[in-house]
Amino acid sequence: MARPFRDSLSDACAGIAAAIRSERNMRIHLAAGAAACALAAWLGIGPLQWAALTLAISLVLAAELMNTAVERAVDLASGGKLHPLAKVAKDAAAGAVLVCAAASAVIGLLVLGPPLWRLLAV
Ligand SMILES: Nc1ncnc2c1ncn2[C@@H]1O[C@H](COP(=O)(O)OP(=O)(O)OP(=O)(O)O)[C@@H](O)[C@H]1O
Repeated sequence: MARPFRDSLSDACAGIAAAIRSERNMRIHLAAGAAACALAAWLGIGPLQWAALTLAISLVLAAELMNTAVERAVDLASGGKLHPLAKVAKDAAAGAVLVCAAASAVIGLLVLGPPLWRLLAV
């Protein structure tokens, strides 16, 4: 029988909380996202720009959560022993975070750069 939706939601929130507690990079991404949101609110960007920013921030956080999941699963499967396949899996997961973070940085620059420039140029 399917579990109640609120149990699934609670487990998902517990997974996010555990990743925030254990992963320094997750906390860095969260802080960067919060800073971008504060700057966006100060600049008064429009709804479409907010949509792009929200997607960009969510993409990085979701990638970091998947990276954490891969790390834990690989650690479990490898039993703490070094293995070339464990390295490939972890490096690929870390690479996915890097790709998302780079794309998000570009989106952040495109969304926040022009209004910030206009404000500072006045
Ligand atoms: N079992 C293993 N076998 C081989 N290489 C490994 C193994 N575990 C980790 N590594 C290597 O060490 C790197 C760091 O792995 P670790 O599990 O410490 O992640 P982390 O320091 O939390 O990394 P991230 O900064 O991506 O969150 C991996 O990307 C991989 O290159």
